[in-house]
This record gives sequence, C-alpha cells and structure tokens, in this order.
Amino acid sequence: MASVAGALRRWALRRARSGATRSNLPWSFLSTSTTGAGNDAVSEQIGQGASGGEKAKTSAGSIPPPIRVSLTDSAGRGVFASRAIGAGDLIHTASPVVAHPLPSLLSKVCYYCLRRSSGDTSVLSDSSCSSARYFCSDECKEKSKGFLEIESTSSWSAYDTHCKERGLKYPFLVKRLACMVVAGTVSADTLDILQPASLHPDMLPEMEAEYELLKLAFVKADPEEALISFLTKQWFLGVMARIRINAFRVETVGGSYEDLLDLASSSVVADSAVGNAVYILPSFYNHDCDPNAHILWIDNMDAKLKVLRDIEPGEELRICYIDASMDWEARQSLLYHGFGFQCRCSRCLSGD
Ligand SMILES: C[S@@+](CC[C@H](N)C(=O)[O-])C[C@H]1O[C@@H](n2cnc3c(N)ncnc32)[C@H](O)[C@@H]1O
Repeated sequence: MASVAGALRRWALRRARSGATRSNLPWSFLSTSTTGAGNDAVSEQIGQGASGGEKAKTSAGSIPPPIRVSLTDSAGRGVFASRAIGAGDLIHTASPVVAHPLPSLLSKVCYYCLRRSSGDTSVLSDSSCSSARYFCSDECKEKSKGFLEIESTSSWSAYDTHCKERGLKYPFLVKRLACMVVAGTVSADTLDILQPASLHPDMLPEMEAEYELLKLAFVKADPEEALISFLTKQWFLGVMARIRINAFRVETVGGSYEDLLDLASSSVVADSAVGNAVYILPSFYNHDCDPNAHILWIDNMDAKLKVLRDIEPGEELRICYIDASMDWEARQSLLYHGFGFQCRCSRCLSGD
C-alpha cells in the first residue's frame, strides 16, 4: 500500500515540477454555466479557435470553425453556422475530453485513441496489468501515461466486475476521467459546461453503489487526501448526469478519409462500436430527425463534423442522435426514454 501511495505522490510531485497545471485544459476557459450565461464565452472561443486538449479545427488547420454557439428558441443552446457552408464540407474536427474502449474490446481497440487493431496486438500490449490492453502506437501509450499510472496504482476488479456484469459503459468513462483528474491532466469541473440529464430517483441507488466502489478503489491506494478531494458523490452524479446526455457511441468507419468526407450523405455504413467518448463542442449540436449535419469517426476517436447540404449563414446545424428511418412514434419514444426530451424538430412537429 505504501508504494501505491508513494507512486501517487511521486506522480503529483512530477506534475507540479513539470509545471503542468489544471488550467492547461480542453476548453477549461469556458464558463461552467449550463444556462445561457456561458454562451458568449463559448462563441468567443470558437471564433478565436480552440486551444488546449480539445482541438476544434477545420481541414485547413488554423482557420476557426465557421460556427458559433447560441441559444435556440426551443432546445437550449445550439450550434449555428457563422457563414455559408457547402454540402459535404468538413465543419471541424474534435478530440474528446475523455474516451474509453468498450470493456469487451480492450485487447482489440487502442486503449487511448480507440483505433481497431489490425491484427498483431502482442507488440504494444501493456504488460504492466493483468488484463491485456492494446495500444496502436507508442504515441498513444505515451499519451496514456498520466491516467495509466494512476489507474495501475489501484485495484479495479470490484468496480470493473460490477459494471461489466450489469453491461454498464459510462462508469468506465468516469473511472478514466477520475484518473485523469488525479493525474492533473484535466480539471474535475471539465464537463460542468455540458447540459446534465435529470436523474430519476430510481437510478440513484445503482449510481451510488458505483460511486462507493470507485471511491474505494482510490482510497485503498492510500493517496494524499487532497488528490482525491474532488471525488464526492455529488461530483460522481454530476459527471454521470452529463455523460448520459452527451456521450457519443464511437463507431469508426473504414475507407479513405477524402472519399468519406466527400460524401454529402449520412448513410455511411459504420463498423460496430469501438467505445464511448465525451466531447465539448460536438455536445452543443442539437438533434433533428432530418439533420443538416453529421458526425463521423474515421479510424479513431477524433470526431469529424460535416454538413449534409448547403447551409445558409445563421442556420442552426443539427445532427441526428438516432436512426432517422424510424417512424414518428418510435423516434419520439426513443428520444424521450433514451435521451430525456420531447423532440421539437420540424419533421416531428409536422407529424412525419
Ligand atoms: C447534447 S444536448 C444538446 C445541447 C443542449 N441544447 C445544450 O444546451 O447544451 C441534448 C439536449 O438538447 C435538447 N435538445 C436537443 N435536440 C432537441 C430537439 N430536437 N427538441 C427538443 N430539445 C432538444 C434536449 O434538452 C437534449 O437533452
């Protein structure tokens, strides 16, 4: 136990000495308001281009994305085009704040970037832990160092088994986020700007059990108290509430990047899911059953947002959260029960 605590202390010390700060974070400069108050800050930062971990880039690289985040009439905040965008154009790309492969695919999908293994997983498997984790490159291994060092100081068998037995995916994102916070690579309030789901009282006992197991894993590693002071039940529930609404199921598609981007269609056939991820900017896109924008993943966790048809300046950009080919009743039911809102897109309002 003492060596575990020592590892955490040494890590924190190294972070402090290297000058790493918690403000050096993806979008940490944004207001943490979940109401309209933070909108100006969001728009301003998009206008200036992103900095920090989450990169919002156009294909041209340094040009700010042609979008702003503002309040909509009926769906909270949304993403609007700040100039005309042509059908098929890439709006921006985004790297997640936090991502995790599906627990069943740890030996087949990169533990950092969610890229599928091409076959030989032995070379870059992480031998420091009992369950094999695959890394697609030394770069991904290097980028994982922070959370991995923290993760490997604790025993996760009780937490992982509890979640796997119940088929839960989101607690793995929370575990990764908590390790990143302890490692000092993200701030504990990184996701606060995102809209939270209202958690039904029936869900709370299960989530509280997950929280206790998460806390226990850290406490058993005997870290300095200050390092895990953020890890309250309120923090856990707040993160879960945001992940529930904003996590994307990452489904990578094979094929040439250019070919896929050229397609002005949302009917790209994806492979099966490789993991889950939470982004900041993509989380501001509202849903539409007849979307004018589309999110896709080519090869790894980096999301590409592109438009499906010509867009006028000022038009709201919306993606589709579900299978748009379902009928009105099925769509309404899925969006209400799965996502917690009554869809007010024009297709639904017209009864189609
Ligand atoms: C991922 S968030 C999108 C950004 C959100 N509007 C915000 O202010 O952060 C999803 C939430 O936006 C709202 N929303 C998205 N699409 C909607 C739609 N078609 N009709 C009504 N509400 C919608 C719902 O409150 C939903 O839970």
